[in-house]
Amino acid sequence: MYCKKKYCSLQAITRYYINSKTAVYYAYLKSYWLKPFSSSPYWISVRQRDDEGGNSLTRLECTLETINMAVAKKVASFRLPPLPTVGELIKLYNLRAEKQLSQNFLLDLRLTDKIVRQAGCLNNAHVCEVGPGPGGITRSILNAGAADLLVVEKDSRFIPGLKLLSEAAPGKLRIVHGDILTYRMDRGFPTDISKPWDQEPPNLHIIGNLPFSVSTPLIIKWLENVANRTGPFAFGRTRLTLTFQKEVAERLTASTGSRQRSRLSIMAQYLCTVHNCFTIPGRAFVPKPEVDVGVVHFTPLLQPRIQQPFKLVEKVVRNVFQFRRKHCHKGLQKLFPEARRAELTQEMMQEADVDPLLRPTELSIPHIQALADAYAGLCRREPGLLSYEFREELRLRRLGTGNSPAADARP
Ligand SMILES: C[S@@+](CC[C@H](N)C(=O)[O-])C[C@H]1O[C@@H](n2cnc3c(N)ncnc32)[C@H](O)[C@@H]1O
Repeated sequence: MYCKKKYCSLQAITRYYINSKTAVYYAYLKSYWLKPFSSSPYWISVRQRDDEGGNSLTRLECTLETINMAVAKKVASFRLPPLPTVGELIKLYNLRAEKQLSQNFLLDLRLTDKIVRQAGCLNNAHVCEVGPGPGGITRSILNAGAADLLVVEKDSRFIPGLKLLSEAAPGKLRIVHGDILTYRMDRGFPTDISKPWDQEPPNLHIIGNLPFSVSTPLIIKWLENVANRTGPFAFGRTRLTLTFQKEVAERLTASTGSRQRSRLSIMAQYLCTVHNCFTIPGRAFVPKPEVDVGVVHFTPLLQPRIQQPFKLVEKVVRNVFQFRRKHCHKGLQKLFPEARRAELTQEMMQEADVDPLLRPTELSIPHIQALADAYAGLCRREPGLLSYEFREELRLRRLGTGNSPAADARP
Protein backbone atom coordinates (compact mmCIF):
# COMPACT_ATOMS: atom_id res chain seq x y z
CA MET A 1 0.00 0.00 0.00
CA TYR A 2 1.29 3.44 -0.71
CA CYS A 3 0.02 6.95 -1.00
CA LYS A 4 0.59 8.99 -4.12
CA LYS A 5 0.84 12.35 -2.37
CA LYS A 6 4.43 13.06 -1.58
CA TYR A 7 4.00 14.26 1.99
CA CYS A 8 1.37 11.85 3.10
CA SER A 9 2.30 8.53 4.58
CA LEU A 10 -0.22 5.82 5.19
CA GLN A 11 -0.73 4.71 8.76
CA ALA A 12 -3.29 2.01 8.29
CA ILE A 13 -6.02 0.99 5.93
CA THR A 14 -9.11 -0.91 6.93
CA ARG A 15 -11.36 -2.74 4.54
CA TYR A 16 -15.04 -3.45 5.07
CA TYR A 17 -16.93 -5.68 2.71
CA ILE A 18 -20.30 -4.51 1.55
CA ASN A 19 -20.75 -7.70 -0.43
CA SER A 20 -18.40 -10.19 -2.09
CA LYS A 21 -17.66 -7.75 -4.95
CA THR A 22 -17.50 -4.37 -3.26
CA ALA A 23 -15.47 -3.19 -0.37
CA VAL A 24 -15.12 0.16 1.38
CA TYR A 25 -11.68 1.27 2.44
CA TYR A 26 -10.79 3.66 5.21
CA ALA A 27 -7.38 5.18 5.15
CA TYR A 28 -5.74 6.47 8.26
CA LEU A 29 -3.11 8.93 7.18
CA LYS A 30 -0.25 10.57 8.91
CA SER A 31 -0.42 13.96 7.35
CA TYR A 32 1.12 16.73 9.37
CA TRP A 33 2.71 18.28 6.32
CA LEU A 34 -0.34 18.51 4.11
CA LYS A 35 -1.31 21.93 2.89
CA PRO A 36 -4.54 22.61 4.82
CA PHE A 37 -6.12 24.74 2.09
CA SER A 38 -5.61 22.32 -0.72
CA SER A 39 -8.93 21.32 -2.24
CA SER A 40 -7.55 18.61 -4.49
CA PRO A 41 -8.46 15.07 -3.58
CA TYR A 42 -5.73 12.74 -2.43
CA TRP A 43 -5.32 9.39 -4.00
CA ILE A 44 -4.30 6.25 -2.25
CA SER A 45 -3.30 3.20 -4.20
CA VAL A 46 -4.01 -0.09 -2.53
CA ARG A 47 -2.52 -3.29 -3.86
CA GLN A 48 -4.83 -6.22 -3.30
CA ARG A 49 -4.42 -9.95 -3.66
CA ASP A 50 -7.21 -11.38 -5.81
CA ASP A 51 -8.81 -14.82 -5.62
CA GLU A 52 -6.39 -16.35 -8.14
CA GLY A 53 -3.40 -15.18 -6.14
CA GLY A 54 -2.65 -12.26 -8.52
CA ASN A 55 -2.38 -8.61 -7.56
CA SER A 56 -4.61 -5.71 -8.51
CA LEU A 57 -4.18 -2.03 -7.87
CA THR A 58 -7.15 0.01 -6.62
CA ARG A 59 -7.07 3.78 -6.65
CA LEU A 60 -9.06 5.33 -3.82
CA GLU A 61 -10.00 8.92 -3.44
CA CYS A 62 -9.18 10.20 -0.01
CA THR A 63 -10.79 13.47 1.01
CA LEU A 64 -9.32 16.16 3.19
CA GLU A 65 -11.93 15.12 5.75
CA THR A 66 -10.29 11.71 6.08
CA ILE A 67 -6.93 13.36 6.35
CA ASN A 68 -8.23 15.87 8.88
CA MET A 69 -9.45 12.96 10.88
CA ALA A 70 -5.96 11.52 11.04
CA VAL A 71 -4.52 14.91 11.98
CA ALA A 72 -7.30 15.59 14.46
CA LYS A 73 -6.56 12.32 16.20
CA LYS A 74 -3.25 13.86 17.17
CA VAL A 75 -4.96 16.91 18.64
CA ALA A 76 -7.46 14.85 20.62
CA SER A 77 -10.61 15.31 18.59
CA PHE A 78 -12.08 12.67 16.36
CA ARG A 79 -14.22 12.31 13.23
CA LEU A 80 -15.42 9.00 11.94
CA PRO A 81 -13.98 8.12 8.55
CA PRO A 82 -16.40 8.08 5.60
CA LEU A 83 -18.74 5.15 6.12
CA PRO A 84 -21.71 3.68 4.33
CA THR A 85 -24.66 5.90 5.31
CA VAL A 86 -27.08 4.67 8.00
CA GLY A 87 -29.60 4.10 5.20
CA GLU A 88 -27.08 1.99 3.27
CA LEU A 89 -26.32 -0.03 6.39
CA ILE A 90 -30.01 -0.71 6.91
CA LYS A 91 -30.20 -2.07 3.36
CA LEU A 92 -26.90 -3.89 3.63
CA TYR A 93 -27.88 -5.84 6.74
CA ASN A 94 -31.57 -5.98 5.82
CA LEU A 95 -32.52 -4.19 9.04
CA ARG A 96 -36.25 -3.92 8.55
CA ALA A 97 -37.80 -2.00 11.46
CA GLU A 98 -39.84 -4.40 13.62
CA LYS A 99 -43.22 -2.81 14.20
CA GLN A 100 -43.96 -4.90 17.30
CA LEU A 101 -40.68 -3.63 18.80
CA SER A 102 -41.68 -0.02 17.94
CA GLN A 103 -38.48 0.51 15.97
CA ASN A 104 -38.25 3.89 14.23
CA PHE A 105 -34.88 4.96 12.93
CA LEU A 106 -33.23 8.35 12.55
CA LEU A 107 -31.22 8.51 9.35
CA ASP A 108 -30.52 12.24 9.19
CA LEU A 109 -27.15 12.85 10.83
CA ARG A 110 -27.85 16.57 11.26
CA LEU A 111 -30.77 15.60 13.46
CA THR A 112 -28.81 12.99 15.42
CA ASP A 113 -26.03 15.61 15.88
CA LYS A 114 -28.67 18.01 17.25
CA ILE A 115 -29.92 15.40 19.75
CA VAL A 116 -26.37 14.67 20.88
CA ARG A 117 -25.59 18.40 21.28
CA GLN A 118 -28.34 18.58 23.95
CA ALA A 119 -26.15 16.38 26.17
CA GLY A 120 -23.53 19.15 26.37
CA CYS A 121 -19.80 18.82 25.71
CA LEU A 122 -18.88 15.18 25.06
CA ASN A 123 -15.19 15.72 24.55
CA ASN A 124 -13.36 12.78 26.17
CA ALA A 125 -16.66 11.76 27.76
CA HIS A 126 -17.86 8.32 28.75
CA VAL A 127 -21.26 7.72 27.20
CA CYS A 128 -23.85 4.97 27.38
CA GLU A 129 -26.17 4.90 24.40
CA VAL A 130 -29.33 2.88 24.89
CA GLY A 131 -30.87 1.21 21.84
CA PRO A 132 -28.36 2.30 19.16
CA GLY A 133 -30.14 0.32 16.39
CA PRO A 134 -28.49 1.09 13.05
CA GLY A 135 -26.20 3.61 14.73
CA GLY A 136 -27.19 7.15 13.65
CA ILE A 137 -26.94 8.63 17.16
CA THR A 138 -23.90 6.41 17.78
CA ARG A 139 -22.03 8.15 14.93
CA SER A 140 -22.93 11.58 16.27
CA ILE A 141 -21.71 10.66 19.76
CA LEU A 142 -18.39 9.45 18.37
CA ASN A 143 -18.03 12.54 16.19
CA ALA A 144 -18.73 14.72 19.24
CA GLY A 145 -15.47 13.46 20.73
CA ALA A 146 -16.62 10.76 23.20
CA ALA A 147 -13.62 8.76 24.39
CA ASP A 148 -15.59 5.71 25.51
CA LEU A 149 -19.01 4.81 24.16
CA LEU A 150 -20.87 1.79 25.52
CA VAL A 151 -23.93 0.83 23.50
CA VAL A 152 -26.63 -1.53 24.83
CA GLU A 153 -28.76 -3.06 22.08
CA LYS A 154 -31.37 -5.78 22.56
CA ASP A 155 -31.90 -6.76 18.91
CA SER A 156 -29.07 -8.98 17.63
CA ARG A 157 -29.64 -7.91 13.99
CA PHE A 158 -27.94 -4.58 14.74
CA ILE A 159 -24.75 -6.03 16.19
CA PRO A 160 -22.80 -6.52 12.87
CA GLY A 161 -23.45 -2.91 11.81
CA LEU A 162 -22.35 -1.69 15.24
CA LYS A 163 -19.18 -3.81 14.95
CA LEU A 164 -18.42 -2.03 11.71
CA LEU A 165 -18.70 1.30 13.51
CA SER A 166 -16.52 -0.01 16.30
CA GLU A 167 -13.76 -0.86 13.78
CA ALA A 168 -13.99 2.63 12.35
CA ALA A 169 -13.51 4.11 15.84
CA PRO A 170 -10.80 1.86 17.26
CA GLY A 171 -10.89 1.52 21.04
CA LYS A 172 -13.84 3.86 21.44
CA LEU A 173 -16.97 1.76 21.02
CA ARG A 174 -17.98 -1.15 23.26
CA ILE A 175 -21.04 -3.18 22.30
CA VAL A 176 -23.31 -4.97 24.77
CA HIS A 177 -25.98 -7.22 23.32
CA GLY A 178 -28.51 -7.01 26.13
CA ASP A 179 -31.57 -5.43 27.67
CA ILE A 180 -31.15 -1.98 29.21
CA LEU A 181 -33.91 -2.72 31.71
CA THR A 182 -31.69 -5.36 33.37
CA TYR A 183 -28.18 -4.18 32.39
CA ARG A 184 -25.99 -3.30 35.43
CA MET A 185 -24.67 0.09 34.33
CA ASP A 186 -22.80 0.56 37.60
CA ARG A 187 -20.43 -2.15 36.30
CA GLY A 188 -20.15 -0.68 32.80
CA PHE A 189 -17.67 2.13 33.52
CA PRO A 190 -14.48 2.50 35.58
CA THR A 191 -15.08 3.67 39.14
CA ASP A 192 -12.39 6.35 38.85
CA ILE A 193 -14.72 8.50 36.69
CA SER A 194 -17.03 8.95 39.73
CA LYS A 195 -17.62 12.41 41.16
CA PRO A 196 -19.01 13.09 44.67
CA TRP A 197 -22.69 13.97 44.53
CA ASP A 198 -22.16 17.52 45.79
CA GLN A 199 -19.66 18.31 43.01
CA GLU A 200 -19.99 18.80 39.25
CA PRO A 201 -21.59 15.88 37.38
CA PRO A 202 -19.17 13.18 36.19
CA ASN A 203 -18.09 13.15 32.54
CA LEU A 204 -20.59 10.34 31.96
CA HIS A 205 -23.75 10.73 29.90
CA ILE A 206 -26.66 8.51 28.94
CA ILE A 207 -28.19 9.17 25.55
CA GLY A 208 -30.89 7.25 23.74
CA ASN A 209 -33.81 7.07 21.39
CA LEU A 210 -35.71 4.08 22.75
CA PRO A 211 -39.19 2.72 21.99
CA PHE A 212 -41.73 4.62 24.08
CA SER A 213 -42.80 1.34 25.73
CA VAL A 214 -39.29 1.14 27.20
CA SER A 215 -38.39 4.79 27.82
CA THR A 216 -41.20 5.47 30.34
CA PRO A 217 -40.58 2.46 32.67
CA LEU A 218 -36.86 3.10 32.24
CA ILE A 219 -37.06 6.72 33.38
CA ILE A 220 -39.09 5.66 36.46
CA LYS A 221 -36.41 3.08 37.25
CA TRP A 222 -33.62 5.63 36.72
CA LEU A 223 -35.41 8.24 38.86
CA GLU A 224 -35.47 5.68 41.67
CA ASN A 225 -31.74 5.12 40.99
CA VAL A 226 -31.20 8.91 41.27
CA ALA A 227 -32.98 8.91 44.64
CA ASN A 228 -30.86 6.00 45.89
CA ARG A 229 -27.64 7.01 44.05
CA THR A 230 -27.44 3.57 42.48
CA GLY A 231 -27.12 2.21 38.91
CA PRO A 232 -25.80 4.95 36.56
CA PHE A 233 -25.90 7.38 39.50
CA ALA A 234 -23.38 5.40 41.52
CA PHE A 235 -20.90 7.54 39.50
CA GLY A 236 -22.47 10.83 40.65
CA ARG A 237 -25.04 13.10 39.01
CA THR A 238 -24.94 11.40 35.57
CA ARG A 239 -26.85 13.39 32.96
CA LEU A 240 -29.48 11.85 30.67
CA THR A 241 -30.63 12.89 27.19
CA LEU A 242 -33.56 10.74 26.10
CA THR A 243 -36.44 10.79 23.65
CA PHE A 244 -40.08 10.32 24.63
CA GLN A 245 -43.41 10.55 22.93
CA LYS A 246 -44.06 14.32 22.70
CA GLU A 247 -46.93 14.18 25.23
CA VAL A 248 -44.75 12.31 27.74
CA ALA A 249 -41.95 14.88 27.26
CA GLU A 250 -44.51 17.60 27.99
CA ARG A 251 -45.69 15.79 31.11
CA LEU A 252 -42.13 15.36 32.36
CA THR A 253 -41.53 19.10 32.21
CA ALA A 254 -45.05 20.42 32.98
CA SER A 255 -45.19 23.18 35.59
CA THR A 256 -47.70 23.53 38.46
CA GLY A 257 -51.18 24.30 37.19
CA SER A 258 -50.60 23.24 33.60
CA ARG A 259 -52.88 20.80 31.85
CA GLN A 260 -50.10 18.23 31.38
CA ARG A 261 -49.08 18.24 35.06
CA SER A 262 -48.99 14.59 36.15
CA ARG A 263 -47.33 11.95 38.29
CA LEU A 264 -44.30 11.99 35.97
CA SER A 265 -43.88 15.80 36.33
CA ILE A 266 -43.57 15.53 40.11
CA MET A 267 -41.39 12.42 40.15
CA ALA A 268 -38.94 13.85 37.60
CA GLN A 269 -38.84 17.41 38.93
CA TYR A 270 -38.38 16.57 42.60
CA LEU A 271 -35.16 14.75 41.70
CA CYS A 272 -33.82 16.46 38.57
CA THR A 273 -33.63 19.64 36.57
CA VAL A 274 -35.67 18.61 33.53
CA HIS A 275 -35.54 20.42 30.21
CA ASN A 276 -37.71 19.73 27.15
CA CYS A 277 -35.10 20.51 24.47
CA PHE A 278 -36.98 20.29 21.18
CA THR A 279 -39.61 18.30 19.30
CA ILE A 280 -38.82 16.00 16.39
CA PRO A 281 -41.72 15.59 13.97
CA GLY A 282 -42.75 11.98 13.40
CA ARG A 283 -41.92 12.33 9.68
CA ALA A 284 -38.20 12.53 10.55
CA PHE A 285 -38.24 8.81 11.48
CA VAL A 286 -38.23 5.75 9.27
CA PRO A 287 -40.81 4.31 9.39
CA LYS A 288 -42.86 7.30 10.51
CA PRO A 289 -44.47 6.75 13.96
CA GLU A 290 -48.01 7.98 14.70
CA VAL A 291 -46.68 10.59 17.12
CA ASP A 292 -44.06 13.34 17.41
CA VAL A 293 -41.07 12.92 19.67
CA GLY A 294 -39.61 15.14 22.42
CA VAL A 295 -35.94 15.22 23.42
CA VAL A 296 -35.60 15.65 27.20
CA HIS A 297 -32.46 16.41 29.22
CA PHE A 298 -32.18 15.51 32.93
CA THR A 299 -29.54 16.63 35.45
CA PRO A 300 -29.95 15.15 38.95
CA LEU A 301 -30.33 17.82 41.63
CA LEU A 302 -27.76 18.29 44.39
CA GLN A 303 -30.58 17.80 46.92
CA PRO A 304 -33.92 16.13 46.12
CA ARG A 305 -36.74 18.63 46.66
CA ILE A 306 -38.61 16.05 48.76
CA GLN A 307 -36.63 14.38 51.52
CA GLN A 308 -38.52 11.10 51.86
CA PRO A 309 -37.86 7.59 50.47
CA PHE A 310 -38.66 7.29 46.74
CA LYS A 311 -41.27 4.56 47.26
CA LEU A 312 -43.17 6.68 49.79
CA VAL A 313 -43.16 9.76 47.51
CA GLU A 314 -44.21 7.59 44.58
CA LYS A 315 -47.14 6.18 46.62
CA VAL A 316 -48.40 9.63 47.66
CA VAL A 317 -48.10 10.99 44.12
CA ARG A 318 -49.73 7.92 42.53
CA ASN A 319 -52.69 8.19 44.89
CA VAL A 320 -53.15 11.94 44.53
CA PHE A 321 -53.20 11.70 40.71
CA GLN A 322 -55.60 8.78 40.46
CA PHE A 323 -58.51 11.23 40.30
CA ARG A 324 -56.79 14.06 38.46
CA ARG A 325 -59.96 16.10 37.86
CA LYS A 326 -61.25 15.86 41.44
CA HIS A 327 -60.11 17.69 44.58
CA CYS A 328 -56.80 16.34 45.80
CA HIS A 329 -58.15 14.91 49.08
CA LYS A 330 -60.18 12.37 47.02
CA GLY A 331 -57.09 10.57 45.81
CA LEU A 332 -55.19 11.04 49.06
CA GLN A 333 -57.98 9.31 51.00
CA LYS A 334 -57.05 6.10 49.25
CA LEU A 335 -53.77 6.05 51.17
CA PHE A 336 -55.78 4.84 54.15
CA PRO A 337 -57.98 1.82 54.96
CA GLU A 338 -61.67 2.52 54.50
CA ALA A 339 -62.55 2.32 58.22
CA ARG A 340 -60.22 5.26 59.07
CA ARG A 341 -60.11 7.11 55.77
CA ALA A 342 -61.90 10.34 56.72
CA GLU A 343 -60.10 10.79 60.02
CA LEU A 344 -56.54 10.10 58.77
CA THR A 345 -56.97 12.13 55.57
CA GLN A 346 -58.11 15.13 57.55
CA GLU A 347 -55.18 14.75 59.94
CA MET A 348 -52.73 14.49 57.07
CA MET A 349 -54.10 17.53 55.20
CA GLN A 350 -54.05 19.62 58.38
CA GLU A 351 -50.53 18.58 59.28
CA ALA A 352 -49.36 19.38 55.72
CA ASP A 353 -51.34 22.64 55.65
CA VAL A 354 -52.52 21.91 52.09
CA ASP A 355 -55.95 23.02 50.87
CA PRO A 356 -57.90 19.76 50.24
CA LEU A 357 -59.86 21.51 47.47
CA LEU A 358 -56.83 22.02 45.24
CA ARG A 359 -56.80 19.87 42.08
CA PRO A 360 -53.87 17.42 41.75
CA THR A 361 -52.50 19.48 38.82
CA GLU A 362 -52.41 22.56 41.11
CA LEU A 363 -50.11 20.94 43.67
CA SER A 364 -46.57 22.31 43.66
CA ILE A 365 -43.56 20.29 44.74
CA PRO A 366 -43.53 22.01 48.19
CA HIS A 367 -47.19 20.91 48.56
CA ILE A 368 -46.23 17.31 47.75
CA GLN A 369 -43.27 17.57 50.08
CA ALA A 370 -45.56 18.66 52.94
CA LEU A 371 -48.02 15.84 52.14
CA ALA A 372 -45.23 13.23 51.94
CA ASP A 373 -43.79 14.46 55.26
CA ALA A 374 -47.22 14.29 56.92
CA TYR A 375 -47.88 10.81 55.51
CA ALA A 376 -44.43 9.63 56.65
CA GLY A 377 -45.26 10.95 60.16
CA LEU A 378 -48.50 8.94 60.23
CA CYS A 379 -46.67 5.83 58.99
CA ARG A 380 -44.09 6.20 61.76
CA ARG A 381 -46.90 6.35 64.30
CA GLU A 382 -48.87 3.48 62.69
CA PRO A 383 -46.39 1.31 60.75
CA GLY A 384 -49.11 -0.87 59.17
CA LEU A 385 -50.23 2.08 57.05
CA LEU A 386 -47.18 2.04 54.78
CA SER A 387 -48.02 -1.36 53.33
CA TYR A 388 -51.69 -0.53 52.82
CA GLU A 389 -52.69 -0.50 49.14
CA PHE A 390 -56.18 0.59 48.19
CA ARG A 391 -56.14 -1.52 45.00
CA GLU A 392 -55.04 -4.59 46.94
CA GLU A 393 -57.99 -4.07 49.33
CA LEU A 394 -60.33 -3.84 46.33
CA ARG A 395 -58.88 -7.02 44.86
CA LEU A 396 -59.27 -8.92 48.13
CA ARG A 397 -62.81 -7.64 48.48
CA ARG A 398 -63.64 -8.91 45.02
CA LEU A 399 -62.18 -12.28 45.98
CA GLY A 400 -64.53 -12.21 48.97
CA THR A 401 -61.93 -12.19 51.79
CA GLY A 402 -62.48 -8.57 52.73
CA ASN A 403 -59.50 -8.37 55.10
CA SER A 404 -56.63 -6.03 54.42
CA PRO A 405 -53.52 -6.25 56.57
CA ALA A 406 -53.62 -2.55 57.46
CA ALA A 407 -57.36 -2.23 57.93
CA ASP A 408 -57.01 -2.35 61.69
CA ALA A 409 -53.79 -0.39 61.88
CA ARG A 410 -53.86 1.51 65.18
CA PRO A 411 -51.11 2.38 67.59
C1 LIG B 1 -36.69 3.57 18.18
S1 LIG B 1 -35.33 2.52 17.76
C2 LIG B 1 -34.05 3.73 17.63
C3 LIG B 1 -32.79 3.25 16.98
C4 LIG B 1 -31.70 4.31 16.88
N1 LIG B 1 -31.26 4.75 18.19
C5 LIG B 1 -32.14 5.49 16.05
O1 LIG B 1 -32.39 6.55 16.64
O2 LIG B 1 -32.27 5.35 14.84
C6 LIG B 1 -35.05 1.81 19.37
C7 LIG B 1 -33.87 0.86 19.49
O3 LIG B 1 -33.82 0.38 20.83
C8 LIG B 1 -33.64 -1.03 20.83
N2 LIG B 1 -34.23 -1.53 22.06
C9 LIG B 1 -35.55 -1.71 22.33
N3 LIG B 1 -35.73 -2.15 23.57
C10 LIG B 1 -34.50 -2.25 24.12
C11 LIG B 1 -34.02 -2.66 25.41
N4 LIG B 1 -34.88 -3.05 26.36
N5 LIG B 1 -32.69 -2.65 25.63
C12 LIG B 1 -31.84 -2.25 24.67
N6 LIG B 1 -32.23 -1.86 23.44
C13 LIG B 1 -33.54 -1.86 23.17
C14 LIG B 1 -34.34 -1.49 19.58
O4 LIG B 1 -33.90 -2.77 19.17
C15 LIG B 1 -33.95 -0.38 18.62
O5 LIG B 1 -32.71 -0.63 18.05
